[in-house]
Amino acid sequence: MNIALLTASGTGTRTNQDIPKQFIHVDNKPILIYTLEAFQKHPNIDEICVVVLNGWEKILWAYAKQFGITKLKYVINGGSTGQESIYNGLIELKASLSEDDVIIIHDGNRPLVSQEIITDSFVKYQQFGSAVAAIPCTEVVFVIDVGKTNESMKSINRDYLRRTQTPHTYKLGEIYAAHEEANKLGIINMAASCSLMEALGKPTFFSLGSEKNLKISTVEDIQIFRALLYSKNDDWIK
Ligand SMILES: Nc1ccn([C@@H]2O[C@H](COP(=O)(O)OP(=O)(O)OP(=O)(O)O)[C@@H](O)[C@H]2O)c(=O)n1
Ligand SMILES: C[C@](O)(CO)[C@H](O)COP(=O)(O)O
Repeated sequence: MNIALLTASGTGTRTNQDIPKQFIHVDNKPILIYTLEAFQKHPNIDEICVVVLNGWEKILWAYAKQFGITKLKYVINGGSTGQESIYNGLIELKASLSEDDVIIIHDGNRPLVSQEIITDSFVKYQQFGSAVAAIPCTEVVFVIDVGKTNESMKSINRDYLRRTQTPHTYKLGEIYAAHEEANKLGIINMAASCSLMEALGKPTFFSLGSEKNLKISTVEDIQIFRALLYSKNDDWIK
């Protein structure tokens, strides 16, 4: 079985709105529902689990009913960090599923994840045993020195850089064991599975990502999301 684990337990401090950004409506639909629709639509996804903020469970079930998210099977509470939220989801899934089931972890606030990105995550998982969506770096990148924010220290060759996104696909047994090990080592704030795996000495294998697979972090990102939604049917873009 393939299960999508969507994180939606962030408070959205950077958006500074009255409600968490994943529940902000864009075109009469909460941002999180756009994300859920992408996984609902994908033929390889069997079930969906969402880790959500305390108090938002019933609201999420109601939205899932309204928008036809029939694959939603688990709604559970997240934790105080992204890593803890993922771990809570994994604990719930491990209790009901097999170690060999496949978990595709995705930020609930990346609503424009495409069907191709989800497919490629599974393809690379089959090939390498795990997959993390990533994109090349198109800008020149410099490292700065501590306290010298306006001065360059050295540049990094961007040909050797990758910017990671979600989805992250792992075998349930493997990602659960990694979280257990991280907890034992006192690693508590690594929501990105690739960073967690690196800390445990394990490699990351990249799958397709996209500039459009943006993570909504700020109000500006909501504006970009809205613009991308309206340009979705631009058939002149190859
Ligand atoms: N304790 C947390 C923190 C974050 N997340 C989720 O992890 C993803 C990435 O989080 P990010 O947007 O970076 O953080 P937020 O907490 O949502 O926002 P902010 O950092 O502005 O407070 C989001 O889907 C968010 O809901 C989570 O499930 N549990
Ligand atoms: C997992 C993630 O999408 C990066 O690849 C996410 O942004 C990580 O969250 P963090 O809390 O900003 O590390």
